[in-house]
Amino acid sequence: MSDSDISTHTPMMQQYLRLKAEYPDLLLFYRMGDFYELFYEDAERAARVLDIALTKRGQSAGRPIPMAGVPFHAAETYLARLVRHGIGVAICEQIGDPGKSKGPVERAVVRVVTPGTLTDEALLEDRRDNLLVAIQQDGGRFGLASLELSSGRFSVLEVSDREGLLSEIERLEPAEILIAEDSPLANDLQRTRGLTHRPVWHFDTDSAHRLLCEQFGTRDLVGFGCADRPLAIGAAGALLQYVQHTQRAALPHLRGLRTEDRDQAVILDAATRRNLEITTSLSGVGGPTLASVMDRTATAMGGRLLRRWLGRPLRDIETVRARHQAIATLIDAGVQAAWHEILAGIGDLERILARIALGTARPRDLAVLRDSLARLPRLSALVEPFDDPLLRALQIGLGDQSPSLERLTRAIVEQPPPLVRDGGVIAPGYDAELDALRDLSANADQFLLDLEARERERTGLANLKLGYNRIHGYYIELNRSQAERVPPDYVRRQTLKGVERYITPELKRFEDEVLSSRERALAREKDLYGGLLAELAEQLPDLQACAEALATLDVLANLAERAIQLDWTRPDLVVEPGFGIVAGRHPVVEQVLDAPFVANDLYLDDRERVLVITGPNMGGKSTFMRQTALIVLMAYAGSFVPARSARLGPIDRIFSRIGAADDLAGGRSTFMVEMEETANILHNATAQSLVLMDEVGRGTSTFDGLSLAWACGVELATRIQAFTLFATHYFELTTLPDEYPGIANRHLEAIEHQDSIVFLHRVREGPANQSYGLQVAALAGVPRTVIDRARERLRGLEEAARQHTDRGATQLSLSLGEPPHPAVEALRSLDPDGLSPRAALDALYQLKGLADSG
Ligand SMILES: Nc1ncnc2c1ncn2[C@@H]1O[C@H](COP(=O)(O)OP(=O)(O)OP(=O)(O)O)[C@@H](O)[C@H]1O
Repeated sequence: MSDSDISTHTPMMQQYLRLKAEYPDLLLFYRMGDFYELFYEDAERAARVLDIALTKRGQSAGRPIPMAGVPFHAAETYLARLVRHGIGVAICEQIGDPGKSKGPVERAVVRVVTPGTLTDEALLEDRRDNLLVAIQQDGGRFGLASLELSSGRFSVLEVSDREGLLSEIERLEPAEILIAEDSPLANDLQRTRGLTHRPVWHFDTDSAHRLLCEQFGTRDLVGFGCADRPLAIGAAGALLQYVQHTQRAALPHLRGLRTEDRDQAVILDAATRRNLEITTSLSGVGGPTLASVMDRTATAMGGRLLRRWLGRPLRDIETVRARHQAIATLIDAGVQAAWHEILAGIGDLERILARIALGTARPRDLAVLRDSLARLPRLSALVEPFDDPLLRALQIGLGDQSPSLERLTRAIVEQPPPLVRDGGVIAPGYDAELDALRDLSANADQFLLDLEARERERTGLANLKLGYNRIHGYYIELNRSQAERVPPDYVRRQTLKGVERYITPELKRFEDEVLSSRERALAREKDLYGGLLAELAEQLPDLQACAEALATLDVLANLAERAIQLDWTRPDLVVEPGFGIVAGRHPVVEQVLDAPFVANDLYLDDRERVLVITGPNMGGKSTFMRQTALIVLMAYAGSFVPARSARLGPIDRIFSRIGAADDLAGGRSTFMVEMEETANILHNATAQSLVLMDEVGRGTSTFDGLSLAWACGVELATRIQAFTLFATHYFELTTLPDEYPGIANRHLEAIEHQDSIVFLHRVREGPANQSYGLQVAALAGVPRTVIDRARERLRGLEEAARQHTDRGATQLSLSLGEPPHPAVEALRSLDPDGLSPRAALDALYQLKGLADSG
C-alpha cells in the first residue's frame, strides 16, 4: 500500500498500516487496551488458525475493517499455537503516554516471535532442537545453514542434489526455513510449515561474508572451514541477517559456525529416517521410537544431544570408538546412578546461556544456573579418576566455573520471583546502595513510632498521632482544641471535623525518601541485574563449553545405563566390509512386545551381499530388516547395540524402502512414491551401503512388479554390490541365487498347525516353502466363506500354472525380458586364459549340468 493510499485511512489505521508494512510476513499483534488486535488479512488468518471470532471495526478508507483480538493476559498461549503452526508474530505495544499524546498513542514493535527464533522457555520443547534453517540454491547445488538460536549452535553444509537437501531437512526438522523470494524451492517446500521468504540480496555471498565476519569478529571465514563454500556462506548470511532483524539485540553467543560435510556422516535419506522411526513414530505422535527407548538422559540438553547423535551417525571410526570406550569405562565403574542423581539437578544451561546472551534471562534462569554450577565440583570429582581420553577431555570442558558461581550466589536471592520488575531478586549484602534504599522502606514503621514518641514528648501532647493517607501522605494529627499549642515548625496540611493534620520538615523529608526509595530500589535492582547479565555474558565461551561437556557426559552415562538395563553390547567396528551380527534384536519392538523377542543372526560379506528374504506376512521380515539398520545406526552413533555381538564394517549410507504410504497431498500414488525411492537407491547406493528393500513392485500388476523387483535385485547384487536385505512375496525371486553370485536366500520360519499358523520369527537359510497368505488372512478375521472360496481359486491357479509349465513354456522367472540361458551366462563369465586345466574341466561339467537342467 502506498503512502497516498494509507493517507485515506483513519489516523490509527495509518499507524497500524505503517507498522504492518515492516513485517509483511508476520501477524501484527496491535495492542489496544487489554487486547492485542489483528486487522485485515491478519485477522482472517488468526481467526482461522486460532478459532477466534472475526468481527468488524468501524470503517477506514470507506470500508469496514475485519478484526480479531486476543486478550493480552492470554497472549502466550495464542503465541504458542501460532508458532506451532509455523506462523510468526510481531508484538506491538503502546509506548507513549495515552494522556499526553494527540492522535493515536505512540506504538512500536517490541518483540518478534517466529517459529525458528524462539528462545522463550515457555514456547520451546525441552528435548527437541528448535532450528532455523536458510537455504541458498545454485542450479542443482544447495547451501544450507542452520541455527539453534536458543543455544547458539550454528552450522553450514553444502549438498550436491535435491535428494540430499530433502534428507538434511528431514534430519534437522526445522521450525522455520528461509529461502530467497525468487527461489525455485518454493514449490518443493510449499507444504513445509514455517516457510519464510527473504529478499534475494540477503543471500548474496559477498555481503553475507562481511556480515558473518563482523558477527564473529574475524577477518575471514577460513577458520570455520567454509571459506570455499559460497552457497553455505550465502545461506548463513541470510540467516544471520534475519536473526538480527527479529531479535534486535546483540548476539554474543553466536561466536562462530561449524562446517559439516555430508560425507563425514552415515547418510540417511528422508524416507529412511521416517521408516526407521528414529525420533518420530510412523503411527503418530507419542508412539515408541528409537529415541524414546534410548533416552533416559537426566538433562534436556542431554536429550537433545542424543537425538543429534542419532540423526547423524559418524563415519569416523575413531570418534565413535571413543564413545564406546567411555561407555564401557562407565559401565565397569558402575557409576550411572550417582551421575544421574547429580545431573538431574542441572538445568538447561545451553538455553539459559543463550537467554543471558540475548539479555532476556529471567531471575529464575540465574537461580537455576547458580544451582547447576554448584553441582559441578561433585560431578567433576566423579569424572576425575577415569583414565579415559574422552572422559578426561569432558572433565576439562567442565572447567572451573567458581567465579560465576560465586558471583551468582552473592547476587541472587535463594528463590527469586519470576520478574525483575517486581523487585526482590538481588540478595541483601550484594550492593550497599540497594541495601540502604531497602532499609529505608523496611524501617519506616519503626522510624514513625520513634518520631511519634519524640513529638509527643516535645509538645507534651499525649494524644498526638502519626498517620498516613494516599492523597496527603504522612501527617501528625491533633485535636482542634490543641491547635494553639503546636510548635512553629508544624505546617497545616488538612483540616477535618475536630482534628487538624500537620506536616513537619523532618516528616516531609522522610516521606520523600520512603516514597522514592521503593522506586529507586527497583531501578537499582534492574541496573544491578543488567550488570550481572553483562558480566556473565563475558564468561559465555567458558560456560558454553561447560554446558556442552555436561550434555555429553549425560548422554554417555545414559547410554551406559541403557546398555546395562537393556542388555546391549559393545559393537566392534572394523575396516573390512561386511556385517556379522549374532543374536541381534530390534531395540524398539523388543520393548513393546509382551512375548519374548526372538534374536536372529545376520551375516553379510563378499560371498553373500544380498539376502532375499521370504516368509509369511507377519513372519518378522520387516522387523529383521529394520533391526539390522538400527543396530548399525546405533553403533555408528556411538551407542552399544541390542545383540550378543556385532562386528560392523564401514558404511556410507543406509537406505530403506519399506512400506511407502500414499502421498495424496503431493499428488503421488503409492507406486510412484515406491519407484522414486527405488530410483534414489539405485542411483546412490555403493558397495559400502546397507540397503533394505521391502516388497518392491508390490504396488503394480504382478508381472510388472515381479520383473522390476527381479531387475532391482540383480542391479544391487551385481553392479552396485551393496549389502542388501530384500524382502519379497514373489517366490520367483528365490531363484536369483541360482543365477547370480553374491545372493542367498533366507526365510522366516513359521509352522502350520491344523488350519492355523504359528510364527517362530526365526531367520533360516534357504527360501520359504509356501506363502501362508490365506492362513494369515483367516487369522486376521477374514470370513470363512471368503477364505474357502480363495482356497478353491488358489488350487485352480496352481493347477493352471503347472499345466502351463508342463506344456514346456519357459518358466515365469526366465521369461522376463528373455534373459540368456544360464549356461550361456556362465560361459560368458569364464576367462579361458585364467583357467587351469583342472578348473577348465570343472567348468565344462558345470556347463553341461546347467544345459541339462535348463
Ligand atoms: N524376532 C521377533 N521376535 C518376536 N516377535 C517378532 C519378531 N519379529 C517380528 N515379531 C512380531 O511379528 C510382528 C510382525 O512382524 P513384521 O511386521 O516384521 O512381519 P513381516 O514379515 O514384515 O510382515 P508383512 O509381510 O505382512 O509386512 C511384529 O509386529 C512383532 O510383533
